[in-house]
Amino acid sequence: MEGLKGCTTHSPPPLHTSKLIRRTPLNRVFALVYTCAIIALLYHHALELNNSTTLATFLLSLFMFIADVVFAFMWATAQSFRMKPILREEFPENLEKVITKASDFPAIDVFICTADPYKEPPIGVVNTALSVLAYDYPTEKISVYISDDGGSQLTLFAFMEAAKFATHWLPFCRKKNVVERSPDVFFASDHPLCSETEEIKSMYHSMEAKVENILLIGKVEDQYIESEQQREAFNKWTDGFTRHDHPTVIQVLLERGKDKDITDHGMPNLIYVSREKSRTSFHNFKAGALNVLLRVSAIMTNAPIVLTQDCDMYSNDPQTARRALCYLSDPKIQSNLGYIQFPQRFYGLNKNDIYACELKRLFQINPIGMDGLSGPNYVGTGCFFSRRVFFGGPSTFVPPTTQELSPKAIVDKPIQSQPVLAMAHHVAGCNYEKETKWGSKMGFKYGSLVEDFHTGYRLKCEGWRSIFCHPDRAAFYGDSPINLVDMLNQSKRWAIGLLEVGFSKYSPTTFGAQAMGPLMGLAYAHYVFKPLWSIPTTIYAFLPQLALLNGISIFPRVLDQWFLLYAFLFFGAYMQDFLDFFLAGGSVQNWWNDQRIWMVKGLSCLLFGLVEYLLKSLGISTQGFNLTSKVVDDEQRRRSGQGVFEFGVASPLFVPLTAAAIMNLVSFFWGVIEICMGRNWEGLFGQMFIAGFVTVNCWPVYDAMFLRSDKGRMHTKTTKTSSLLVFVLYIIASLTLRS
Ligand SMILES: O=c1ccn([C@@H]2O[C@H](COP(=O)(O)OP(=O)(O)O[C@H]3O[C@H](CO)[C@@H](O)[C@H](O)[C@H]3O)[C@@H](O)[C@H]2O)c(=O)[nH]1
Ligand SMILES: [Mn+2]
Repeated sequence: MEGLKGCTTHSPPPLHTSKLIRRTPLNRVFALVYTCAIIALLYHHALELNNSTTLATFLLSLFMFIADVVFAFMWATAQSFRMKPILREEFPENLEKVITKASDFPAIDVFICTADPYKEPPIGVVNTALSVLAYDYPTEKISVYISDDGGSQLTLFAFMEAAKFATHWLPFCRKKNVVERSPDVFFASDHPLCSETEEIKSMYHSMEAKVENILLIGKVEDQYIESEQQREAFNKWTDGFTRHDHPTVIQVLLERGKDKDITDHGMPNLIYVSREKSRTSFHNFKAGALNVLLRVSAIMTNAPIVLTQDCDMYSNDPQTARRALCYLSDPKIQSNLGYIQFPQRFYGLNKNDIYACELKRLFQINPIGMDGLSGPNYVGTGCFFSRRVFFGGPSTFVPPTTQELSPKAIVDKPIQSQPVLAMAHHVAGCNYEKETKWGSKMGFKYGSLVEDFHTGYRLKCEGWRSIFCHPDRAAFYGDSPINLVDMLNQSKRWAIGLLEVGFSKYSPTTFGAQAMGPLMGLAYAHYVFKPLWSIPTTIYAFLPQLALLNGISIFPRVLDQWFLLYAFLFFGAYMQDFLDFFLAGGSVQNWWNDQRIWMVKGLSCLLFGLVEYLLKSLGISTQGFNLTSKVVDDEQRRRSGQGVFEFGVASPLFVPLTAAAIMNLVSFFWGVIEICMGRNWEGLFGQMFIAGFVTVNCWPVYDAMFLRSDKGRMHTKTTKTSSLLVFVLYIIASLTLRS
C-alpha cells in the first residue's frame, strides 16, 4: 500500500500503515455464488411471467419481478464495498521524527457552521469551537471561523464570551493534559477535583448561564455590552436586520499574535462570519456558507488545510489534527490526496440505538470498503481538506476569481487591517458568486441537498484521492436525532439530495463510472439510488399479504427446489449483513434494530423522498434544508432513553408504515386460520413467513397504536388513515385478483 512501510535501519519510522481485511477473499467468493443465485431467480421470474394465465397473476408476477430487480441492483452496487476493504493505523508520535518540527506544521483553518440559535443552541456551538481551539497543535497555526447562517446576535454574543473563556480554558487544558476539550463534556465527566478545576468550572457555568439567559430574552441588552468595540458590533443589528436580509458581519474575536491567554501564551484566531443575505438571491444552504468561509479565510489566513465541522460535532481527541497530518504531510501520497475523512460518531444514542442513528454502515463500514478503492466519501464534518482541492483536479488547476483567493496566495497583512477586512466583506457578499465558477467548478458544489456527498463525489471524479481515518478513540462526537420524526425528516432530506445527484448529468452510473472506474461508480450508485429501496420494500410489505388474504400463492411451495433458492437469497443477504455489522463491533440487538429501521425507512422517508424528488423535478414543490433540531424536551429524552419509539405527531411519514403493520398482522392471522381450517400450508408458507417477519419487526408500531398512553403513542389520526388505506387496498386487490 502507499504507506511508508517497513523499517530497515535507514528508513524513517512509519507515519501510517494499512492492511486488507482478512475476510475479503471469502466476500469475493460469496459475491460470485450470490450472483449466480440472482441470475437463477431472474430466470425463475421470467418463467413465472411467461406462465401467467390471467391478468391478475401476470400483474402479481410483474410487481414481484420489479421488486427483485431493484433488490438485485442494490445488492450488486453494495458489493463494491466488499471487494477491497482496508484498515489503517497512524503514528502521530512519529511526526516530528519523520517530517518536521512542530513549528513547521501547516496551518489549519477550521470552519464551523451554524444556522439557527434556537435549533442549534449557541452554547453547543461554543463547545465545538473551544474543543478545536484547544487542539494539541501549535496555537499560532489554528484559525477557527464560525459561519452563522442564522445571522444572530445571540450567537455572536456567545462567541464573545467564548473568546474570553478560551483564554482560561486553553492553558488549563495544556497544563492538566485534559483529553475532553469540550468543556461541557469535561465538566460532566469524572474529572479530578482541585481548586483550579472548580474555579474554571464555575467560570464555564456562569458563561453558560449568561448565554442561555440572553437566548431567553432574545436580544443582547445594554447591560451585557462590555466595550465600545462590542457595541459597534451589535449596532449592525438594526431594525431592518433579519436572518434572511442583512449585510455581512465579520467580527475578529481573537487574533493570533495579538491576543494572549492568562499565561501570556498566544491565542489562535477566532472569527465570526455571517454572510450577506438578501431575499432576492438564493443562498445554497450550507454549501453556500462554506464557500463564503473558503473565501473569507483565504483573505485572512489562507491555511493550506481546511477542517469542516458541523456545529454539534465537538472534538473528542486533541491529537486529531496531528493524526490527519500523518497523511497530509506524507510526500509519497501528497500529490493527489484530497481529504482525510473521520467517521461521524454520536453521543447519547439511546439504549440499543432503536432508530439506528449510529448509521454504522454509512459512517463506519462502507468507508473502509471505499478506502481500498479511491477513498471514502465526504460526510460534511470531521474532514481535513487540502485547500487546493477546491480549485480543480490534481493536474487541472482552476484559477479563482481573484489572485488573492488562490491556494498559493500568501497573506502578509494583519487580519484586522482595513484592506483585509474590506476584501473579506466583499467576498462574503451575496452577489459575489454571480457569473463565477463557485459551486460548479470551484469550492463546495451546489445543486444537491446533500452538498457534502455531492462535493466529495465530484472531487473523486476530478481525480482526488481520500483516506478514511478511524482511530479507536472517536475523533469527533456529535448529536443525532432522538426523535423518530426528526430522524425520518433528516433521511428524507438526504434521499432527495441523493436523487438530485443520481439523476444529474454527473450520475455515478455514467459520468462517475467513467471518471473513477466501475467499482467506485457502483459504490456511489449505491448511495444515490438508495431511495429506490423503497420500491421493493413497499411491494414486499403489501403485495404478498394481499395475495395471502385472497388465497393466492406467489412463492414456490416449500418442497419445491425454487423455494431453496428464495431461502438462500433471503438468509444469505441477512447473514452477511449481520456479519458485517457484528464484526464492525455492533451488538446483536443493535443489528436487529438496524435492520428494522431499514424496513421502516423504506416505507417512510425513502418513499416520501422519492415522491418529493419527482414532484420537485416536475416543478410542483421545492424542498429546503430543514435543520435537524439539536434540542429535545426532557420527557422525550426519558422515553428515548428507555428505548421506546416516539411517534406522537400525526405525520404522513408514519402512514405507509402503520398501514404495513396492520396489513401484515391481519394477513398473518388470516393465514393461520386458513391453515387451521385445513388449507394446504406449503404454498402459503413464503407469504406467511414474510408477514410474520414484518409483524415481529412492527412490534413498536402495535405498541404505539394499542398499548401505550403516553404522548409518544401513535396519533389516532394516523391509525385511522392507515386502517382506511389497508381497507381500500384490500378492496382493490380483491376486485383485481378475483376477477
Ligand atoms: O442553510 C444552512 C443549513 C445548514 N447549515 C449547517 O449545516 C450543518 C448540518 O445541518 P444539520 O441540520 O445538522 O443536518 P444533518 O442532516 O444532521 O447533517 C448531515 O447532512 C448534511 C447534508 O444534508 C451535511 O451538511 C452535514 O455535514 C451532515 O452531518 C449544521 O451545522 C448547520 O448549521 C448551514 O450552515 N446553513
Ligand atoms: Mn447534524
